[in-house]
Amino acid sequence: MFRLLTSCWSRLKTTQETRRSVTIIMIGLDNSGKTVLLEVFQRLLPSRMGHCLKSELTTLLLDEYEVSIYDLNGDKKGREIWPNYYAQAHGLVFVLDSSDLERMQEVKIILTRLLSDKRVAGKPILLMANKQDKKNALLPCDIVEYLLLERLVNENKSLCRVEPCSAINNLQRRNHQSIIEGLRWLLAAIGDKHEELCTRQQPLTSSLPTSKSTRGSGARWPSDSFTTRMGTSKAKRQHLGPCSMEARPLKPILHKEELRLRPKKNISVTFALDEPTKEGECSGRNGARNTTELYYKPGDDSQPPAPYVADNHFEEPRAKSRMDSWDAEEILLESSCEEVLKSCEY
Ligand SMILES: Nc1nc2c(ncn2[C@@H]2O[C@H](COP(=O)(O)OP(=O)(O)OP(=O)(O)O)[C@@H](O)[C@H]2O)c(=O)[nH]1
Ligand SMILES: [Mg+2]
Repeated sequence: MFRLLTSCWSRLKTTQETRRSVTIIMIGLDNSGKTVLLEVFQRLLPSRMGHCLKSELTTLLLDEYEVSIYDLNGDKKGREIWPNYYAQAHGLVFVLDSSDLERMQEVKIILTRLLSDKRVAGKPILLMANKQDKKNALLPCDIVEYLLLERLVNENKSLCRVEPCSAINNLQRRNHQSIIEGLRWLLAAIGDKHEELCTRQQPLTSSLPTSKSTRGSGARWPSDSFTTRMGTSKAKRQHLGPCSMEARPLKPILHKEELRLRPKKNISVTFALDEPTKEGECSGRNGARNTTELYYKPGDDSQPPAPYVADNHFEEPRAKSRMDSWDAEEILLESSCEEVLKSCEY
């Protein structure tokens, strides 16, 4: 018995010692649901207790990662201090209210500015398409199209995944698994280039309120030793695709087989480095999945409209908004990222 306990304790200790420390910033417009989403993560995952005075900082444990998450306010004043955190972050969670069509243009401007910031470019980003429980919520593939995400992530060489979710539903039902998948993807993407991301990492700028805790400061990362010791599993690499940031295009991949019939389903869209495809195959990231993953073609009118499907993750039946009907937004869809930035007053 004593031996068993000792062995459990030493295994626990080893796990704790080999955990990779990762910093993530959670941003997005005000009212998008960041704080509720973080609450879901907190309920689901064990947290690292610490004497931390920074109310916006939470440290959670997931797989082999110790994840420090900054929940930053999304109002105008809050947005002014986002850049102070960019250099410290290994990756980003950008939360958007998928049902707030009026603010989608604001999201586009902010996201364009964000991804082109040199402290952010190249870092993995998880877009949580929140509030999918609402009737008029846009599907991930429509969000990809509207935000010109394919071009944006290619220009800035950031791996990206759009994950549909409803933080409120998850909070109430304690049905969290799908919501954690996105976070897992982000951590795997960060883990794959942890060393490079740690090299770019810098402590928070001094203009921010200070904390007695060292948690969240740039000095605490024992990055190199972890990187060389741990590496990323083969399965994760296959999931993410080869992650060196060469000038190869990132392609959005829709998961799940039945998409061929229902391409506009409420599921995640992942951008990964595209691999050359063999004739007759869809674009995918590893050989085994090439035949089942679909290459999502924005603006492909031959695809059937999005029907409501009974096995949808979310509760209410709804007629989904289609980008085709947004005639007034045509100009925005056509405009390049530079043009979007020029019109940006943020
Ligand atoms: N219907 C619905 N409402 C949600 C969901 N997630 C959050 N909300 C609601 O949206 C509102 C804003 O949520 P918050 O989490 O405070 O938003 P926030 O992004 O943290 O906002 P700031 O801190 O001001 O930047 C609250 O009234 C939430 O209850 C969701 O998935 N569905
Ligand atoms: Mg908040």
